[in-house]
Amino acid sequence: MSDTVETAARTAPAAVIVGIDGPSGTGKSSTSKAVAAKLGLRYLDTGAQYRAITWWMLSNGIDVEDAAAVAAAAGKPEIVSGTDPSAPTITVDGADAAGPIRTQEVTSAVSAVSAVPEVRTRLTELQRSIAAAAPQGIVVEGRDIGTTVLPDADLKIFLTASPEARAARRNGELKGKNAQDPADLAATRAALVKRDAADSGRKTSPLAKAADAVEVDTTDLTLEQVVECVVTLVESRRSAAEGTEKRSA
Ligand SMILES: Nc1ncnc2c1ncn2[C@@H]1O[C@H](COP(=O)(O)OP(=O)(O)O)[C@@H](O)[C@H]1O
Ligand SMILES: Nc1ccn([C@H]2C[C@H](O)[C@@H](COP(=O)(O)OP(=O)(O)O)O2)c(=O)n1
Repeated sequence: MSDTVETAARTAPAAVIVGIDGPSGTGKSSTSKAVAAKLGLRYLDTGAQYRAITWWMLSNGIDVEDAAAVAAAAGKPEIVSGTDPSAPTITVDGADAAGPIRTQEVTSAVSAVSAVPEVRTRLTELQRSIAAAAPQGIVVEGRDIGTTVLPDADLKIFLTASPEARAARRNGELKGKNAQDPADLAATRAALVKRDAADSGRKTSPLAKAADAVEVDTTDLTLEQVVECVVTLVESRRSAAEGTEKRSA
């Protein structure tokens, strides 16, 4: 090895893999994007991929409650995720899917589609290959990243927040001015709790906290505080790893 290569190997930070899991509205997407941007990492929204495959099923007349039909079609759509945290993208068979995957129709169907093992196997493989191809590292967010997709991640975070806080956040996003209407909030809260139960109760890689994940309750934290907390954890893992390398050199 030349001197230049040896120096580069010593000074470049090693690729860091961060997994961020948790229920809907806990701040996974906002936190993951901001942490990735601050640390120069790539960013992957695995929920967007489950939404994309769900959108394809609905667009192609597949009955999403028919697990055998969903399984048979699971390999058909080509899903491509762009991992720049400042402009993440998602396409299905070459078409931009960023808008259509956020409709109520897709949100209502996504838990059924994502419970099908063939769908999970396919997307888990895709997610692992995207993470392996990120030279500086990546922040991957979802429901089963720490438990199933990337069990060897350098840092695992499990975000939580009260259902009331999550419903208020979601309403703020979807409905603008009427965000705090009590009836609306109650309906949003009920929909969130129902989706959590479906995602936590499925047999194949349910929503769950990995045993070695750091749990962060975001109910009373600002987004900036959550981002700061995760960045600090990544940096301390990095310096601990560098210290171990130096001691063993
Ligand atoms: N700590 C926080 N405090 C207040 N609002 C937040 C916080 N974290 C995220 N949000 C807002 O809540 C909404 C949902 O956040 P998002 O990151 O999409 O959550 P998730 O990916 O877990 O569903 C967004 O509008 C986001 O700006
Ligand atoms: N790793 C993942 C990510 C998402 N899913 C499923 C379960 C979720 O209800 C849907 C949608 O995920 P998404 O992260 O977009 O959901 P929210 O932004 O929290 O509303 O996808 C999953 O099963 N496994």
